[in-house]
Amino acid sequence: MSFSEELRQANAGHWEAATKHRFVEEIFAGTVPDDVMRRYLTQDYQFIDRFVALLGMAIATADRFDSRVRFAQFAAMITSDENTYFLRAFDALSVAEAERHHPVLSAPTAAFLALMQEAAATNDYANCLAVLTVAEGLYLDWADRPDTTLPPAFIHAEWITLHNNDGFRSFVTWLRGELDRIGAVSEASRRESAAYFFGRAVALERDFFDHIYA
Ligand SMILES: Cc1ncc(C[n+]2csc(CCO)c2C)c(N)n1
Repeated sequence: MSFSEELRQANAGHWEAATKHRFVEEIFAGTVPDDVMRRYLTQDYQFIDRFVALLGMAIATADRFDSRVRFAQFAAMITSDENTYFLRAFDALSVAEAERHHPVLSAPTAAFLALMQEAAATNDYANCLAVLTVAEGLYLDWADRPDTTLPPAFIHAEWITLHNNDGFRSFVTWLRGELDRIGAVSEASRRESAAYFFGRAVALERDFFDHIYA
């Protein structure tokens, strides 16, 4: 079994609780209450800074140029002005300026930011890859439901299509392969460390979905 698949299966309980979460069912049905959507998006918007920093560490610690380029292209894509989803969603949900930029961080958000920082601070590509593979791969897994029709409101529909389009799918496929490749050339202790970061990230993804309903 590949390393990425081994890690996913080792965390199957939290992984499936997240990918089949009430939020996921409701977003496909277009029935996520506005309050829940507001909490979700304001907290999620706080991820981008640490996430890009983690991508930067992946660029710096990768063992080859092709991998750096792949991450650099992804970083350019997510930091460009093209994706205005959050801003349009905040407008549609009447989220005030302060709440867009300086919300009180919830415990799962703070824990996720800390985990990204901790993975980056190890200076180890395998740990960076593990957290990135969860943050991207788990999102592809919940969003990828080929035979489903999209809900009518853009705040729901676009959050799905951001995470199941062909570009995103091919990036996740590459990420998983990259984690497999690094796993295969790493010693057991390095694989264990990556597995630890992977497991914490999966548990936090589940907590994040849970807490927006609490
Ligand atoms: C809690 C949480 N986990 C993962 C993602 C997915 N994700 C995080 S950064 C990024 C790249 C830019 O879209 C993607 C897809 C999310 N949004 N929220």
